[in-house]
Amino acid sequence: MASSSLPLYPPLSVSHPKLSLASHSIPLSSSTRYSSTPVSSSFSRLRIRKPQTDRTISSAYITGPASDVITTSTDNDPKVDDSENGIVESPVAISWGLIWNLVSRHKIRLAVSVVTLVGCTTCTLSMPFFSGRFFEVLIGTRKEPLWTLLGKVGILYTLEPLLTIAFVVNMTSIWEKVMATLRAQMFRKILVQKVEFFDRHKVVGTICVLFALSPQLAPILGLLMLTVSILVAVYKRSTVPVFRAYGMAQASMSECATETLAAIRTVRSFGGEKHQMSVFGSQVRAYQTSGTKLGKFKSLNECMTRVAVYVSLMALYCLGGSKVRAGELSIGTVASFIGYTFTLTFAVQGLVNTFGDLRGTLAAIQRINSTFSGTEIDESLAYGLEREIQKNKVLKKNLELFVVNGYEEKNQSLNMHYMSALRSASNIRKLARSGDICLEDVYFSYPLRPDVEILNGLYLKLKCGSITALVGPSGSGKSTIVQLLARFYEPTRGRITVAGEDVRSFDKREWARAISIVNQEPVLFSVSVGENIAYGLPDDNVSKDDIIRAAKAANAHDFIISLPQGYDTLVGERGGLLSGGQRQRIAIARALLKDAPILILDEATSALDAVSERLVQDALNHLMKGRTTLVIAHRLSTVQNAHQIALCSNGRIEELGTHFELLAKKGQYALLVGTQRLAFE
Ligand SMILES: Nc1ncnc2c1ncn2[C@@H]1O[C@H](COP(=O)(O)OP(=O)(O)OP(=O)(O)O)[C@@H](O)[C@H]1O
Repeated sequence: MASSSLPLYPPLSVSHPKLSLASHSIPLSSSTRYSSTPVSSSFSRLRIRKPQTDRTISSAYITGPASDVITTSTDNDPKVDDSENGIVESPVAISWGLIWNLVSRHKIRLAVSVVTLVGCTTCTLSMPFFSGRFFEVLIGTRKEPLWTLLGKVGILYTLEPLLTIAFVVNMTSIWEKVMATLRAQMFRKILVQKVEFFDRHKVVGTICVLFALSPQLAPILGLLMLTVSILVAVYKRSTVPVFRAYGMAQASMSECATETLAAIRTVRSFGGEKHQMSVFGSQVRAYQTSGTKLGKFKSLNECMTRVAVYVSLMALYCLGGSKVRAGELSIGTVASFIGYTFTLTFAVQGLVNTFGDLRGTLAAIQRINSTFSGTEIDESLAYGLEREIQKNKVLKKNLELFVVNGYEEKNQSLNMHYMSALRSASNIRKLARSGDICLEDVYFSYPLRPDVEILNGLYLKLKCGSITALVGPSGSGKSTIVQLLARFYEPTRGRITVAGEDVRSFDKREWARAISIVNQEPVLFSVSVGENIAYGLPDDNVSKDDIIRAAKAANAHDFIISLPQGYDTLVGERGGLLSGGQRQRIAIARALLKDAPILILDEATSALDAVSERLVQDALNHLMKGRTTLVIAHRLSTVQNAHQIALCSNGRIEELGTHFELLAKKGQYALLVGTQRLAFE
């Protein structure tokens, strides 16, 4: 097929712009406003999965065999997924159906591409024919007006590159659009994975692989439809494993570099440069080895092509020469054949390169699909996101990429299940403001270590509007309780309730709005101070006045206005241009703006010096007012005034009471206080 001549399909060495992770900033836009879900809800009897406990829970987010459980649904929720057992296989991340769906949206461009491809092929095929005749006219063996012939040859030589440009531009444009949507889809897919996915994978590498998907596939799309059966055969027996190994090596290398740079201070403080260099060196070597192997495969391809060309040229010279001498063929015909041989060379070369690109792309898709295979999306979260996106009839341009209308993926039908099964979200905050939070008989082990039970039938009641301090030895499970309250993980058994309602019956995104967490090391995004505070309400238009009010309440306003650009000052990567205390106060301002009824302070002041600690503690006191608060602190002196103190040990709450009650008990708490006092003295 002459259409695949070299100019049409640029060789692998031609570099295409690849999207880097850095080009994707976290959307901090505060301009989108989502209206909240109507409160009205209707009861319906749904077939959903049964909890492992014998307790009846009105939750859709429980794995196990199917059973009838009453749940509520919202009026504007779509239909129930009526699959029998609700177990749906994890769909592949990038399927051919999805790619076809995206490609087929560009019908006009595809049509133009086909026309230009046909035109281009016709030119390529005609060129040697006319060149042969031209040659005959030149040597005087053919009588034809020279200038007419020259004109025809000129037109062909001009048209061919122009049509090639039109074809490549069209196909590249289609492919880039397809890739933009695929990247967006993958990003969304990663965002809604369960937290254990992030425990398991260093995501940066995965994303790099994703963004490195070669756009060089573009020019062959026209051919793809015609040659799909050939491709399958080529794919199966080709060098896909080599490409895959190459991609994996590339991903590991970028992961190693990213990890080292992210932890550069730790590396410096331990003098770990040599060690990191050695680790990186081994990754580079692996990359180099697989690159060399890949090169060998490519060179073998090139070599085979050349051998084929030389053999056919030699055959042509011998056979053609003898035929011309015998008067059976004109010299022009032989010249045309030589022309065709070169055209064919270009074509074969183009095809080889194209197959190379295709193999690389298929391997990349396979890698992505295998990263996601067996992983579970966090359906409750995915549902909330889906509903919010669906609610907005007119999507903002950037969000359009995340919606593939008309393409029904299995996980979307799974979302439908949740759309019906989850409770109306809008009253979560109201419930959380008026009711207690209870952890009831909670058992938990981390998904990656299922045999180690961290929580062991734990009961804890956080009284509405009061402060509960959680103390206990290191590793006893305090942070794990926070992770469960935040719903990063779900209890293996037992339940967490708010005002008596199981939290699993709430949309996770809505739940996230009801809870604020301030950690020891709050993470800021590398945008301005103002935008970081506004992230408390990422989907809303936050006014500057609101931001300033929150900053003032968090004791942050004074230092912010002394920064070079005030609220517009950029805070650097992960807030690195600010001090720990300043970062902490910005995080508190962010939480104040969010105004969630439940507050969790996880060692929030433990990393600060005395002055910062006082400033931050003042801000925290302000933040805690009227909220149901859980404070985790190692230094017991900071939690003495809590309404109740819970001592966590052996995966349970072993002691509960006020500071003085627990001291009088002379149990583990009294022992801990004694130890800390001794250490202090
Ligand atoms: N993502 C995880 N996957 C597997 N195990 C984990 C994970 N996170 C924590 N653990 C384990 O769970 C146990 C409880 O950890 P947790 O962080 O809850 O303790 P903690 O009481 O907060 O400790 P500390 O006071 O030292 O912060 C530990 O043994 C820890 O190794």
